[in-house]
Amino acid sequence: MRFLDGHRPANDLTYDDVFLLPNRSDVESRFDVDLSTVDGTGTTIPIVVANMTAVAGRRMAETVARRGGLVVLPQDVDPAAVAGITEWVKGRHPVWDTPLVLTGGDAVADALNLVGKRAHGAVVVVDGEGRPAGIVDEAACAGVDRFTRLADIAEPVLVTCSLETPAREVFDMLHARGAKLAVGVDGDGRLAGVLTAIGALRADIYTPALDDQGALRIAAAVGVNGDVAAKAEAVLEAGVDVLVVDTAHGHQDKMFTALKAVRSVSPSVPVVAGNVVTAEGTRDLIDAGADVVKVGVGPGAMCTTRMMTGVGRPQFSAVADCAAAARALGKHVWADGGIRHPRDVALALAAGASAAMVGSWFAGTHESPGDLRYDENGRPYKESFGMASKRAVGARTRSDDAFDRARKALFEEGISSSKMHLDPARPGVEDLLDSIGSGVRSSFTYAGARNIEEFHERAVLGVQSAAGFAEGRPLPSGW
Ligand SMILES: NC(=O)C1=CN([C@@H]2O[C@H](COP(=O)(O)OP(=O)(O)OC[C@H]3O[C@@H](n4cnc5c(N)ncnc54)[C@H](OP(=O)(O)O)[C@@H]3O)[C@@H](O)[C@H]2O)C=CC1
Ligand SMILES: Nc1nc2c(ncn2[C@@H]2O[C@H](COP(=O)(O)O)[C@@H](O)[C@H]2O)c(=O)[nH]1
Ligand SMILES: [K+]
Repeated sequence: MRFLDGHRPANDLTYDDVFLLPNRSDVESRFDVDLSTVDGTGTTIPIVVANMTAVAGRRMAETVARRGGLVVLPQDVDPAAVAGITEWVKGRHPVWDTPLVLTGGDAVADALNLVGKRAHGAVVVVDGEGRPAGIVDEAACAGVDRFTRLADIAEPVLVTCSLETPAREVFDMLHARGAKLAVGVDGDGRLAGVLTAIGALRADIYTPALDDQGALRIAAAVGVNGDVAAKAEAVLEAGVDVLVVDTAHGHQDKMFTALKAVRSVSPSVPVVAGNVVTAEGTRDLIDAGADVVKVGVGPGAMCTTRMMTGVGRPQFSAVADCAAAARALGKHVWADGGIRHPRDVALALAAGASAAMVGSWFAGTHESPGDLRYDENGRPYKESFGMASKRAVGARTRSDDAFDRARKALFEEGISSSKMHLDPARPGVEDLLDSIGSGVRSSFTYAGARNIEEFHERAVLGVQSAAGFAEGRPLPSGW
């Protein structure tokens, strides 16, 4: 990465401050770009989902790993629940989506409760043997009594096939029969998965993030307090592939003790630690055993740290400085927080990150754990909140005594409630991954890069004014 002549900045910069220049390129197609990361976490796209309660749960973990990313379960999830989620995620099919299942005797109200949980937007009705008997989508539920039995409104299944059917064949069958959903069955004809046309297309484009046994990958966070070794041991025992040691101020002694504890449990598991924003912090965490350093203090959408403390650093410069320090030691950084557009991911990679960590943006999707709500204008949204907010701290300290809880509640550095609207054109996390992936692939070909390393080497950046940034925004309703 280098700055355009004369653009070497005197002050620190964030994503909006910088732009990328096109270079002469010999990369002929955006499909010639390889987005896989080389940081040892096994991802095939440079996207990690932040360990936030409002964002990272089991549906998110399954869906994002199927597209090659990684989801970090929050430190607040207790080890028994981490084990349950991990077993469930690893039991999911790497190509076929998990169906929403009801029986013919269930009511439309049951279907409407479930249908928002998955972006494919339909419930499969099964018989007593678990064999598919029909499909009910939101359109089929419109205008009928909520007590209507699903057997009375289910549409016939138009495409049924084995899970081994190549994705492209599934796509062609759906297209030929004008069907929205293919139903995958096992050898006994029992329901085993569903696939939409876009799902089949994605199966062709993406490579799932898989462990050595061919199961989807997952990560989990541990904090720096309590018996870190015991917690780390428990989540590794549960089969978690990557461990994230996470605290607001990662450059502190408690972190070094925690990393020592984690390394005593497993010298080999990929360990991510943070957060820091300095080269010195990066080097110290790597010396203490981190493979990847998580960079970002204050850029997060739910984060009030900079307003409360004045501490932090504009994220582009933080990532660039820490990435240079990590790279000098053969290690990596994740750019954590402040990702709001596909361009931000491209800029984080240009700055030298191996992946970008996304939280709030993905809270507004079908796959985040929260309930789907509607605002006063009828727009769907999910609630999000910060992990250092009163709400999250209250939940995390539930088992402490009242006095300790009250003490900890004093240090609030996040917002407790925000509305993250679902984008009507991109309501599922996979839609957002498509959008990021296409933006970043295109960015790479503008730079003449075939992979993340080449992109970092070739990226030429300039510094822009607020007007320069504003010029780049689309103006859908004129000016
Ligand atoms: N990236 C970011 O900008 C930030 C992220 N977060 C996220 O919020 C979650 C909770 O993190 P965290 O608040 O660290 O809670 P943790 O439960 O991880 O505990 C933090 C520990 O560090 C001690 N500590 C010392 N100085 C600080 C400080 N300035 N801020 C916070 N703790 C400090 C605390 O002691 P004591 O309580 O006695 O002071 C406590 O023992 C994490 O997921 C974290 O990533 C939170 C803030 C900023
Ligand atoms: N200062 C705080 N930072 C927080 C809090 N909750 C999460 N975070 C950080 O934000 C990123 C995600 O950033 P986003 O812009 O994608 O939402 C997350 O990984 C944490 O590092 C908080 O309460 N306070
Ligand atoms: K912020």
